[in-house]
Amino acid sequence: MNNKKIAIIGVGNMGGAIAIGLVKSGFVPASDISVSDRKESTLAKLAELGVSTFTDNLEAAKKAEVVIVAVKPYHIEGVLKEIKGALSAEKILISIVSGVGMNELAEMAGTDIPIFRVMPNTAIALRESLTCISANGNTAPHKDFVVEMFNNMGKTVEIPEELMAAATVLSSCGIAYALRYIRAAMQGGIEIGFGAEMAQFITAQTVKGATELLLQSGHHPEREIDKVTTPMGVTITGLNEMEHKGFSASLIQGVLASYKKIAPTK
Ligand SMILES: NC(=O)C1=CN([C@@H]2O[C@H](COP(=O)(O)OP(=O)(O)OC[C@H]3O[C@@H](n4cnc5c(N)ncnc54)[C@H](OP(=O)(O)O)[C@@H]3O)[C@@H](O)[C@H]2O)C=CC1
Ligand SMILES: O=C(O)[C@@H]1CCC=N1
Repeated sequence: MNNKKIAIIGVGNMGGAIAIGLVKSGFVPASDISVSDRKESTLAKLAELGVSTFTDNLEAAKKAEVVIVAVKPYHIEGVLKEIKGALSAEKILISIVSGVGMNELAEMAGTDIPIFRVMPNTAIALRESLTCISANGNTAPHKDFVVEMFNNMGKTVEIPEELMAAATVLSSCGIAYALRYIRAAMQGGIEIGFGAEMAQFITAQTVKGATELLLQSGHHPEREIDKVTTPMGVTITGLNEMEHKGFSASLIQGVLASYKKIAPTK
């Protein structure tokens, strides 16, 4: 176990998921984790994990050597103003806030503060996140710690900050895109005979299997698709119909639209 104390400021969907994943991982004891939010009801649920809860962000940040900010982009400036007094060159600031760059964070938090931008997804609660990590110039002594922390909650990749917007789209938004595929496939499954619950189980486990086929072999998806498509068969008939209706094109355009939203100048 590590002996650094960790504070999470803002424990909604993502901050809460990180708190849950962190406790499950055992990377630090729950008693070394502080969470802060303005909603008592949110804090009450997380208190059951054994973490300390705060409505005062500064108090929570003072207790920790690692401060993770997980508020909406339009709240980050106010929060960093509040906790600035608790940050120092010896501590670590981690922002999961999408669309707020390293320079802006340094301007708000202080240029001597070691800052990491980290982009996880909500599967972090199950320790199955894909988390992208980029760091500013002051972080060298802390990088192994931060990478190890997020490796305990899934897989990590280190990326240059320029790719952070793309990482947000592919990994963080990606959870929602994948779930929409599952929902649509389920709806088809119900129309051809399954009850909703069974359709969901069959689809979700099938997607998990498809994912493992790629992760365990490193194969290109088409190589595995070729193994399923009998000439003149059922699969290719369905796949071609999906493509005629714009399946791949709509996904690619959706990814690009999300990217345009987060990186509008590109
Ligand atoms: N959701 C996702 O999948 C991902 C989100 N992100 C990023 O994570 C950040 C958080 O997103 P998400 O978790 O979805 O948002 P949520 O709104 O679910 O969570 C933010 C939490 O912070 C609270 N909060 C707001 N202001 C303060 C404050 N001043 N002090 C303390 N707590 C405060 C909010 O309370 P209240 O509800 O009252 O506003 C809420 O509980 C965003 O910047 C987003 O871009 C990154 C990757 C994935
Ligand atoms: O939708 C959003 O804007 C945020 C960024 C990544 C996931 N949720």
